Amino acid sequence: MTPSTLLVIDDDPLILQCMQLCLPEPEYRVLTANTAERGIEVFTRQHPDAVLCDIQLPDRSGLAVASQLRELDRRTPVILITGQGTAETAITAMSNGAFDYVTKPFDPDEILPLIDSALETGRMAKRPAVLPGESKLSAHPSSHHTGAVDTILGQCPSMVEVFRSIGRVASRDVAVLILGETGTGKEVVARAIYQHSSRHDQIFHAINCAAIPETLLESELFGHEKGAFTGADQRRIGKFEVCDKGTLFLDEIGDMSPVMQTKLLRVLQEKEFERVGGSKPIKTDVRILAATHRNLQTAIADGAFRSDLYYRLNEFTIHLPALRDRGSDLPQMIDYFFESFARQLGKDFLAVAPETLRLLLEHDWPGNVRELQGTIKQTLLKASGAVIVPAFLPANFRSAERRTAATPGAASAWQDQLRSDIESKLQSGSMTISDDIHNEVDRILVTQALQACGGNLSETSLRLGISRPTLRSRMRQLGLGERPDDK
Ligand SMILES: Nc1ncnc2c1ncn2[C@@H]1O[C@H](COP(=O)(O)OP(=O)(O)OP(=O)(O)O)[C@@H](O)[C@H]1O
Repeated sequence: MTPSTLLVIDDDPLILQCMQLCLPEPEYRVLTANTAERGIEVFTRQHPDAVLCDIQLPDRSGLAVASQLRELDRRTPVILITGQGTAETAITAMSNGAFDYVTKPFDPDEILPLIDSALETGRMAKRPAVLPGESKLSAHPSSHHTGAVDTILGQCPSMVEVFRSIGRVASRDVAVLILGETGTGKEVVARAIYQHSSRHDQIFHAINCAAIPETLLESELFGHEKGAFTGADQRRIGKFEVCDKGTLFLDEIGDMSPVMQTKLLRVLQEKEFERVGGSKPIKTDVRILAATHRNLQTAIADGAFRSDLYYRLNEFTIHLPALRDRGSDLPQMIDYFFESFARQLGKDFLAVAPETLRLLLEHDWPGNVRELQGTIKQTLLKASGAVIVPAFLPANFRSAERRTAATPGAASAWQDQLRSDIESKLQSGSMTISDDIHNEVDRILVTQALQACGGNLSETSLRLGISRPTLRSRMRQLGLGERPDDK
């Protein structure tokens, strides 16, 4: 696994130490510098995924450092650390492209999600998404310096069409709508479009519209003025302002509320917007890439998605096929992922036994390529020989009984219990039933998976098929504290 690399530029040894403790190896790598000059030197040499920089450094202001880093590489997110009196300056820095700021003294637990999000943004912007037949180096000369790349595999006719579409649309400055089931590669395709576009050296940010409550999403995208609502004690610069001249990837756009859809349509049409609570129109030049696993035609018919927004986004649409519909791509991907993950994990791998291959080929892959990758990693971690026999596969591949129990109609005690819980909540007049039920299920799911993985977050997120930042934020929402030995 390639670690996420954070450069911390601060002359306070406590902050440097704290970050090293909070972001442990092997998942993270923390580079430190106690002066501006040293920070810039480390940045140029090591190309971190993101930077955390104090606004007051001994030899130069952090703002000057942020702007020099921007000149060197606009794609690397920079978070500024400010004192109480300097927040205003940091806010101005955000309108010049800084990723965000935090005010000292801060609680490490509060800034870790922000750091994770900056690292993820840097990774998405810089880690090459390579198309078949493309030379990794010539296509991405200045991309990432860790050598890590995501090769997008596929030879079946529908994937060849996807690659053609990427080639056709990348250099045209139009919005692109990427459709496909969960795990089919929408994010990696969005990255390929950005990296092959004329905006490849400008900012790339991604927002998951389904993961953020509506009011926060509005601020996140459009920003807000001080005093716009209770708790808005500082002005906030939104992504449409930060990403000026860059690219914004709006993931899960099908989950956006009607109010937000209206606001988004206006930015797309008029290329301007106002901050929440503000009246001054702000011009912006952002290329939108949007994705969803939902069927937008159905959502339009149900009145849940605006048809005018759909037609505006639909200037160019890319449909990613489900993995089960990719024919001979599946056996090739199985081979490719076994070989490449075995190398990464340092495991012996010679061949997949025919019976194992049959079970893998017969599987329906509802989680698509992400599920395939997770399955192969789990299998390799369990494997004790170089030939992959069915016994190494995850339990759901081996247990026919389990599949029978899961078939619709085979009612079990827990389903009856769930129905009666829902019934009593409906009768109680509760208005938060969906959240309550999902939270109950997630609490059991996350706790049990954490226990099974000895509290290791990376392994837990892999087993659950969700990203580590998503797991961390879900744990926080559920009030499941992280342990000091989180890895
Ligand atoms: N054609 C492909 N070849 C190789 N790897 C792929 C391919 N498509 C997707 N992947 C990999 O599968 C994983 C999931 O892809 P990605 O996150 O892009 O899916 P997604 O459609 O955005 O998922 P979601 O709907 O859950 O957000 C990533 O690790 C990605 O690199």
